[in-house]
Amino acid sequence: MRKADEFTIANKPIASIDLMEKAARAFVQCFLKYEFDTSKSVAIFCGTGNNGGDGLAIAHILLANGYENIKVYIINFNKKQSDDFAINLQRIDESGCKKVILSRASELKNIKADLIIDAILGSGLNKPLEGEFAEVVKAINKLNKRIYAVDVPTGFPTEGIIIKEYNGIRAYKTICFQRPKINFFFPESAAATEKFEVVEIGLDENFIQNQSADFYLVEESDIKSMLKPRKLFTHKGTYGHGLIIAGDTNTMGAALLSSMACLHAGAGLTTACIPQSGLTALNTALPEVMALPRDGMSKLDNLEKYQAIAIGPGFGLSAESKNLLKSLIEGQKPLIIDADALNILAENSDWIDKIPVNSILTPHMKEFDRLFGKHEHWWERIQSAKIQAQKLNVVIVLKNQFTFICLPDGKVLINQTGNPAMAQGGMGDVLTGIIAAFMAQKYSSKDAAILACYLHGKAGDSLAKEFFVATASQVAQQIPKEILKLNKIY
Ligand SMILES: NC(=O)C1=CN([C@@H]2O[C@H](COP(=O)(O)OP(=O)(O)OC[C@H]3O[C@@H](n4cnc5c(N)ncnc54)[C@H](O)[C@@H]3O)[C@@H](O)[C@H]2O)[C@@H](O)CC1
Ligand SMILES: Nc1ncnc2c1ncn2[C@@H]1O[C@H](COP(=O)(O)OP(=O)(O)O)[C@@H](O)[C@H]1O
Repeated sequence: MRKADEFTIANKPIASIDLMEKAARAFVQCFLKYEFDTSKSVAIFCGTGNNGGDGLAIAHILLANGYENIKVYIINFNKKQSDDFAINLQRIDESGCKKVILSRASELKNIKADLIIDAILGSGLNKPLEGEFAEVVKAINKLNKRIYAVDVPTGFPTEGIIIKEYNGIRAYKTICFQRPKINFFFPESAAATEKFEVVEIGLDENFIQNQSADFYLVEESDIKSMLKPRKLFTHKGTYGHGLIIAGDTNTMGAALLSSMACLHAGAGLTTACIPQSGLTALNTALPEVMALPRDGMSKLDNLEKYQAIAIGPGFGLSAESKNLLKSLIEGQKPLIIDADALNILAENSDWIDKIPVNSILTPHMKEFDRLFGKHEHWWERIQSAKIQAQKLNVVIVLKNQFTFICLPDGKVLINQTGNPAMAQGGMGDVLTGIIAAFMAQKYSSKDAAILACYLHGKAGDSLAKEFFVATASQVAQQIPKEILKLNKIY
């Protein structure tokens, strides 16, 4: 983003001070959506770099928008001022806005403000907070007021490890410029900001798009261009056959959920490979799905008739399950490997290198660590996932609030759909079934993973508008509606 700033300033008719003004306007526009009571008092804490420069510009724009009770606190510990900060400081002096210059954290006393804007340090952070900076931030957090952070909460690293002892600003909302920072997508960021919102500031989009990067956001436009319509004269054979190898005596529901999702995401045929004890449930709950009882089987025949094979949801860890997974891995047909199948792999780590290429692994954090070793930080976990996806030539779907789809070429795609209404058992089983459906419909492993994650989360988002909790079955049933919103039938 820093490069994009420089490129925009160098190649567009805009000076850096004007870009700062634009950024500040964008911040205020967003801020006013939530904080429209202009009688509230606002304390704006500004460092002396460009983040602080933004804070000063925000102060005068808020004044122009009717906020009268604004006080700017200049955190003058660095003594070094950026050029644009200096220009905005002069502007603030001319505007008559109240200003306090702090040379030490202990000078911060008797702050009376309803709202706080944090513009002390932004993306320029180059080391953890310590000394006076740490003290002042601690005092601001202690005020227990709603804090809006400009671009980045002070002390929060935009990329790299987020330390467990995070001592930066704890913002209510971060309004960040042009693109979210990668670290906002990790659960550890919850210590720094409850929410984040991205605002456009006019950086050169062509330049940003053409930059080679490791991380990419999945957008609705990507999904629209990937989805294929269902064509006239097609039939069940056109849309492939998905095999879901799942379920055990006490976890038959996982097999049903996965099969249900495969059905609803459009596979022409779905077969559930389950223990005999699940047949009545399957035939009653999902009459469209065929059954392949697997009791006593350590190997499956005629696999060529399936275009997608998913294994793992509620599968159990029995010797029979292990043998079946081993034979499938040796079969070298791409697999979708989830849940217990991942746990079996973790117990038999010498099989990992033999996973068929183009397979898709769908671990949540714990499953991932069981497979590839314990990780203290999400940043490190993502680096490992990147390496393993490349090494094994597979797609790794690392599931969370934001799911990371790690591709064999080293790229990581971030899925942004989904919400806490989906935090309920069975949700991953549904995701596996959706991936199987897209693989059955002859999408590549990469496209199947991207489409499935997006639509799974999108279904949850639509349901969350109506329900406090979205169940896994509801999500499965919502999938065809989500596809229809983005794609024509024929
Ligand atoms: N044209 C641009 O570059 C734009 C930049 N913008 C703003 O500029 C910010 C980045 O500004 P800067 O690069 O000036 O950096 P900051 O304002 O984030 O930081 C200023 C200085 O603080 C020092 N510092 C870093 N870590 C520290 C620590 N732990 N303790 C004490 N001092 C520390 C560094 O020497 C750094 O140069 C962005 O976050 C954004 O808010 C926006 O105005 C949009 C346009
Ligand atoms: N808070 C959330 N926000 C977005 N997605 C979520 C959230 N909680 C769960 N999910 C999604 O639900 C799925 C849960 O998968 P998993 O933990 O394997 O569930 P299970 O084993 O119960 O089926 C993942 O795809 C995850 O992204």
